[in-house]
Amino acid sequence: MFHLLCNRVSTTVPVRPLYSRMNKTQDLWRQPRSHLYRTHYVHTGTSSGQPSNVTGRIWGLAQRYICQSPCRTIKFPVGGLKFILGPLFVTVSARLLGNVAYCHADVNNNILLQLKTKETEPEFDWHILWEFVKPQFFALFGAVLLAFGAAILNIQIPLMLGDLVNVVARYLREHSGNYIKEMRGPALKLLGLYGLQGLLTTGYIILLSRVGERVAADMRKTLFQSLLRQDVAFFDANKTGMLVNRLTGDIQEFKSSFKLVVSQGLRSVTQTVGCFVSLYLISPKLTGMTVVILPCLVGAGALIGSFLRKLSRLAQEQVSKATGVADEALGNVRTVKAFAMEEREMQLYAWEVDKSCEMNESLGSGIAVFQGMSNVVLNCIVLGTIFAGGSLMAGDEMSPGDLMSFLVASQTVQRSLASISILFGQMVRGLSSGARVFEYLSLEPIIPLSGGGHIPSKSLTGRVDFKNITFSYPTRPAQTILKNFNLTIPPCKTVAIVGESGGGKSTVASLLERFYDPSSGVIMLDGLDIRTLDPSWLRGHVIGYINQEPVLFGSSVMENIRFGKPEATDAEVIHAAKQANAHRFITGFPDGYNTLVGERGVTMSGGQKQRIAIARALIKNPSILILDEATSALDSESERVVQEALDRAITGRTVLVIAHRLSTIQRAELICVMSNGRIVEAGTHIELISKGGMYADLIRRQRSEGKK
Ligand SMILES: Nc1ncnc2c1ncn2[C@@H]1O[C@H](COP(=O)(O)OP(=O)(O)OP(=O)(O)O)[C@@H](O)[C@H]1O
Repeated sequence: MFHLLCNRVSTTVPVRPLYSRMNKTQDLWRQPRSHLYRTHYVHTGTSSGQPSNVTGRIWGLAQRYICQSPCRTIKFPVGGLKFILGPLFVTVSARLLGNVAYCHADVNNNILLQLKTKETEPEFDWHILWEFVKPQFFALFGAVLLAFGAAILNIQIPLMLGDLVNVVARYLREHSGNYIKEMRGPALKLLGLYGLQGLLTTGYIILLSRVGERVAADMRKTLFQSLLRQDVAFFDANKTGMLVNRLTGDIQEFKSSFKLVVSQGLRSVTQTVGCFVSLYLISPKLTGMTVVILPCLVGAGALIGSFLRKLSRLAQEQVSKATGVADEALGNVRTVKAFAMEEREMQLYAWEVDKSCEMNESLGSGIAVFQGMSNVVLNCIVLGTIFAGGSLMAGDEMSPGDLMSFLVASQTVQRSLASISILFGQMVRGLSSGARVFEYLSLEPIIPLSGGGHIPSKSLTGRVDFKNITFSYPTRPAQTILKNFNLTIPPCKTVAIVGESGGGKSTVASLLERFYDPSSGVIMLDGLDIRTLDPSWLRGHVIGYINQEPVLFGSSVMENIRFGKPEATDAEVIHAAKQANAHRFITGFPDGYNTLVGERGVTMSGGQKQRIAIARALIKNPSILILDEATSALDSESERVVQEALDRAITGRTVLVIAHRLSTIQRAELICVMSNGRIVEAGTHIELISKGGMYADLIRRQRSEGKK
């Protein structure tokens, strides 16, 4: 019954897979259940033009609560019983399931419920780990065998030490025979054992570190690929710092845990079991005593250990907070200096560092007390063993060699048990780091990077049609940015969009680039729905995009221009630079095209950066050019040179100009004025001026601002 309802709901509540399961060919990324949590979001129906079906919504919501995926906002239109009962039902069910619903009203007094689901930790998927480990299987298997061998030899050592002590004890007792001769055999055997154990240990550590490094390197590469494949909406919702931390910190943590757990875990478990057997064989009575005391000690150690680990995690978090402050201040050093905020940033950093220092000091003291106490306790156990063992020796139930073997073996057991409790904590940390990494490996973008879509065989004329576009950003589904937006850009014509700030002009450009897909409506390119075209081809070959603040990569001018077409020859780069009015200033640098532009292009002026960006866009010879406020950040001289380059660049192309400075678009074939996500006026400059509407008003305002 519920299943049927859910099916019905899926037709009334538009649910779009945000990060859906990867297809069969990539079945290595079998998704853990936790991904269901982030799998869907709901568009607010009425605002995206969908029919409002409150019953459907409530059931959809219940369904989503049951699989715990986050719904953002749900709207209950004003009036009727549903208006009262709907929010009540949702709020109560949200509470019962441990989630939260915030209730508020919009301008029309509709009730809007914002829902937040419980934060859930991603689950660890062993299948994904196996896919990374598989290529290293033989190395890992070899490492496991060697570690196992080393652990077994370690069990032998206490027994052989006992044999040696027995020889000494007998010699001291009887004073007969040849001491050297009698000692030589067991001593050489023990030496051989030490040597072999050393070899096995070296072997497994080398193999394991190779496996760990290769697995981590593969994970880094795959995660980076997966992140770069994501669409822009993903980056709107996730902070770059956090993503970089998954690439670095989480993978590092996972690698260390992996190596430690495989090597020491195996060794500790084998040694604990083996040594316990040896202890029992040497003296069941003494073993009985140990069995009673050891678990209590290990339990206490584990408790204190978990407290210390918590302290250590807090200290680590504090260190990353301090690093975050430094990172932000150094990354935005010009803004810090411009506002003379160096002192404040220094104090902020010092405060965070002092806090981390205090935490690390407490941690250090905790570890010191723990280690001091464990030493005392362990020595007391040795004392107790000698005390009890001595009485057994007096009763001829044990030889001195047996006591020696017992002491060494029980120390090995203590060490192994202690390391198992530490390893357990490490394993938990490693698994949660791994799960955080795997979470992003399994994501599939809504808009794929390439593939699937087709590449037209004939060249495009460049006609663009926006038909009935309604759009909300995925991170803010409740706010509709474009409402039934319609616009046609004929081939090789220039269309400009102007209007109030925040009116949705840049959003139109982002949709044409297919950074996002509209909630409803369609964008056509030469009569083809752009969703059917290959996005990579669309962005790489058809559309050139130049915006207000172009970002350059920290390499040479030549490489930056070639970024638009990696296979371009030097001659093509120079030709593009000439078209962009950039050749003169580039050749004026001592290193010419090999001049390094600095991080994000800091060593270039605004106008120079803009012209390099124009050359970068022109080198791919796009049929469509988007100029998003391309000259608004420049002074009038730079603007003149850049505008000259742009005038040359737009000839023979379809151009969409988004402009603040209205002086730059007066020659456009069509000027559209946008307000509140809609085109409210359209025409040529002359037509719009004579109409005396919003455009004429904007022109008047800009002129009077210019005079001031
Ligand atoms: N990535 C985003 N996620 C969520 N909302 C966004 C995003 N980008 C823009 N917006 C919102 O969309 C609305 C339209 O923004 P847009 O950048 O298209 O306006 P604009 O007309 O180009 O403004 P301006 O002239 O100031 O550049 C704004 O309210 C803005 O806050």
